[in-house]
Amino acid sequence: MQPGAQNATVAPRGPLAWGQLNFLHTTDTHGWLEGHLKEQNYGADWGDFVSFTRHMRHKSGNLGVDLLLIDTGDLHDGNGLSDASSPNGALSNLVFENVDYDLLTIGNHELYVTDIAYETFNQFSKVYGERYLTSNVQILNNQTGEFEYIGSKFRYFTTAHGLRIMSFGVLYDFKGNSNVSKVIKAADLVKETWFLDAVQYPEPIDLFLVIGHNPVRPTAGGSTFGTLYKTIRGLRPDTPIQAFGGHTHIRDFAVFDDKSTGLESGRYCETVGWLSMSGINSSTFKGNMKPRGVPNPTQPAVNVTATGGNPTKSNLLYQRRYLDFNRLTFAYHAVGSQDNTFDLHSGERVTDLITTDRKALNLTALYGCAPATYCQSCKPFGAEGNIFPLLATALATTVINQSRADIPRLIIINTGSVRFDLVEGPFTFDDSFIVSPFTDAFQFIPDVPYNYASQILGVINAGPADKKRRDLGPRDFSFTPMTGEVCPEGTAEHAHDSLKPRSEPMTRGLHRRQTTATTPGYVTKDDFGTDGDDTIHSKIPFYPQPEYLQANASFPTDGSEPTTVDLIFLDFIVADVLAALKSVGAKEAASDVSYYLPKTFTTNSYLPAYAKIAWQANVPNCPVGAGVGSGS
Ligand SMILES: Nc1ccn([C@@H]2O[C@H](COP(=O)(O)O)[C@@H](O)[C@H]2O)c(=O)n1
Ligand SMILES: [Zn+2]
Ligand SMILES: [Zn+2]
Repeated sequence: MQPGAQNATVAPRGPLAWGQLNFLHTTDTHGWLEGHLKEQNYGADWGDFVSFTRHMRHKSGNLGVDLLLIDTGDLHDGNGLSDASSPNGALSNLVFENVDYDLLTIGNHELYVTDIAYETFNQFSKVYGERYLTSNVQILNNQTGEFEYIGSKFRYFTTAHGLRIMSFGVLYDFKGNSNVSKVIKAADLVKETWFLDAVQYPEPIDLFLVIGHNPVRPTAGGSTFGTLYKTIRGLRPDTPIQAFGGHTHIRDFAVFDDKSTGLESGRYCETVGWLSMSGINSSTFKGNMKPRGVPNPTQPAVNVTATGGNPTKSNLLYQRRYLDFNRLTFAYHAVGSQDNTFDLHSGERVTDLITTDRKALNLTALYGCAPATYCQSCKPFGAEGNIFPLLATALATTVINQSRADIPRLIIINTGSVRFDLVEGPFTFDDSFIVSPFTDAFQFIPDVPYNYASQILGVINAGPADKKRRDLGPRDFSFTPMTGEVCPEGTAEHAHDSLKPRSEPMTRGLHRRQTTATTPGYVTKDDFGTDGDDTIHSKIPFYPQPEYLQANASFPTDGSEPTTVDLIFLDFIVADVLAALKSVGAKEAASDVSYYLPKTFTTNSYLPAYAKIAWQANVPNCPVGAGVGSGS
């Protein structure tokens, strides 16, 4: 745990059930390896996770069962530890690599920027060798001029206790990658000869493991697990298929059929997914089907939340749990690993490395003192305490081209560029990445007739869901709830509405005042019901937010409408804005677009610039929250 971070006070609901085969799963860590310095529920750092995984490995050995560690990508963009280095991930990947994963796969955030794609290919993928799976992602080899797979296309392996596994790693049909990589669509992948040969491998297969930076629920927009599942099941009607997904930043567990399920394990080092299973038929398995002295999995793969459920014929039994990322949780479940103390030297070394990196990156450098907490979705859009009015003010205050300062302007950003709540108190270099990590720059079209420009926000916000995000097909779920008191009835219960998150993360700011046994946090409903959250939490509110936000500045002070405006928008959303202009009949087109500010002023710049203007005076009286500023 990093200096100043706090440990959780509420213990898990009970011991984990261990089966014949067990998994620990992380996804969408987005650089949060320092842990959540301002949140008790997620106060562990990556060093604590290293100790935890090693204890769990020992424990699995003692129990005579297999344990596999899996990560499903998106390693950067979201935290100073990953994003303050160049290229981002250069330091945090060295921290991440201390976990001895058995299988990993690539996320979209490894592919937006060419330098990062090559860093992933040349450095990160080599650390894990054949365990890094990229069944549908290739990169241009500059030497040969040919595209080659970044990692392995598939991996056939035998576990320590003799299970024979065929594994694939499949990214959703991502379209926003830079031009040095190629993402092969799932519909094409499943027709490739090598894939079909791997599914029909001549050696025995006891289980298929399909991991992917890919929403795990096949019916979720953007997921390609359905395509993969149908193909494998069509060729192998009786073999268990186990999926691990990510990208949508939620806790979820989906039942595909009586021997196929999928787990998704949240985001940002808030969640470690646990899955255990027993009943896999294997002539070579030499371990324990039901390890003694611990609970064993009891749930058949039946969707208990669907009307009527579904029948099961298989002998497979499962347990899924979503573990909160804190030391109390880790130490609780590590008991029985033979080591008396939780902290292992290997873990402590990683904790020290994070502390050193944070100092070197100057992550506690202070821009100002935020007067309040502003959340992404705990309040209705535009309400007091909602982050977007603050961001509109910050944009209007800082996005100014001095030569055009007096010209009325509309500034549009995608709300997906905002990744986390902004917490009352010190606003640091680290927080600038936590809230708005990307480096998308501000483009504009000058002198757009106001009657056209004023329609753009409405058009892009109302646009068909499948046009809203340039890098995901039908739907992106990256909106995620964050703070609050009590969830209005039903917000977390609409778990089967594919446009809603299936679980809701812990509050920032409020939870430290909790003294009762239950703190606000994830309340998850999935296909196995409502007992998946390892720590029982109270619900927190969630309000959907629009996809785009608009600020305006230098408008006539008499309240009249301007005739024309500078229409300013992020380069990341230029295609959406141009399409909207066309749809309202404006003549402006791509050739009219240029940069409004230097490309170095980005979505990661406007909040620090605003904090320096608006929040520096508060610094002497700034309340120092737990852990804030103590990392250096
Ligand atoms: N340059 C970028 C890149 C991404 N975004 C936003 O992030 C979303 C994807 O993030 P995931 O963790 O869900 O993969 C993407 O849909 C955009 O909203 C961005 O704003 N700028
Ligand atoms: Zn992600
Ligand atoms: Zn993603």
